[in-house]
Amino acid sequence: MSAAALQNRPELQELLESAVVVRLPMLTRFRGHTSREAVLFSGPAGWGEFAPFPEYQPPETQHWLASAIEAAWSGLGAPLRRSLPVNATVPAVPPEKVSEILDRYGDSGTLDAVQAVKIKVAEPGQTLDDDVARVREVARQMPTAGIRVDANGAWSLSEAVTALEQIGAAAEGRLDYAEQPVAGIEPLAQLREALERNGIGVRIAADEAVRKAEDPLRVARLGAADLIVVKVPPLGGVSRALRIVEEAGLPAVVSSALDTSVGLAAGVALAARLPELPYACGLGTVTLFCDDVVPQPMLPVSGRLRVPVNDKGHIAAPVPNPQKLAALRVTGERELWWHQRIREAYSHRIYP
Ligand SMILES: O=C(O)CCC(=O)C1=CC=C[C@@H](O)[C@@H]1C(=O)O
Ligand SMILES: [Mg+2]
Repeated sequence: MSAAALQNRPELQELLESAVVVRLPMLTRFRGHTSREAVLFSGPAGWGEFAPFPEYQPPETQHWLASAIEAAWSGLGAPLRRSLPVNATVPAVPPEKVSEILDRYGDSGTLDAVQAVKIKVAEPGQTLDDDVARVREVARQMPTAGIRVDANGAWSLSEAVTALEQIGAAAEGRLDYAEQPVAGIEPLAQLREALERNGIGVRIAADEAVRKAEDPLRVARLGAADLIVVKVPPLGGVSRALRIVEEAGLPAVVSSALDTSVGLAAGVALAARLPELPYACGLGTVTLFCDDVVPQPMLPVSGRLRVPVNDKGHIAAPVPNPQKLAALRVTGERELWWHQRIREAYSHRIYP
């Protein structure tokens, strides 16, 4: 190991040498993706993952790299809790596909234990009626769960007001919050005011307005949201995400970045270390994949995920299985493309 790695800072060459690029096929199209590529690193503290979405550029990707380096070269810290409540995540599927998605979170005996369901809405090419029908079907199949919707900023202000009124009714009074209904930070604040003026009592959560903003605390300072969604890789690692939640002073929902079980461990670590965890986490996303790099994927059971710890009691990503890595590995052009992304993110690095 080099001197730099001993100070938790791998050299670029060391990173590239440990990098394994994998591609995981997805069971259901999600966020426009049918598969997900990720780079796995193994370092002195364990395994880490670098998987910014393909369209992301530096400097954004450098946060993802810092997160991977933290996991593999510094470690994920000690947990305050050993298991976490997680929500079911329902992609923008037609109502007749909802039960197939929910089945991955439990059977008739255990599905009741799932506290919340997050439903994707405002998918390009779909209508508000499609969203309302999906929400109504989830509410019917999950009669006690809290409901959240995520529009990924796709609605205009007036569309959001109309949509949230209708979706709120379809959710039978169980709509816990709407995640990033409109794009940006100021528009979130304007929407909160418009909802209040119209007597629509829906809480607003900021996701992209936190993870893609130059200043992740601006949402909180402007009072633009009731709560924040926090994802470890885009926020530069567990330690930085912990500080952001503390400084924001808003309730936080920890979610995944659509990771393999290795990458998911970083989100699990944040949720396991936060002093308060008021909402079920969006960390049940391994269910969206057909395969994983570890022999026992981090899948929720009865609405909960176990926090993986090593023999020192520290949170540690599960160790990939060599056969799985070999089967899922991508080489050639895709590998070179990822190596170039790593180089670019590394040279933009702003962390010590
Ligand atoms: O929060 C969840 O239930 C699952 C995670 C999830 O929805 C997302 C993960 C990664 C990228 C996103 O488009 C999406 C989100 O916007 O929250
Ligand atoms: Mg979101």
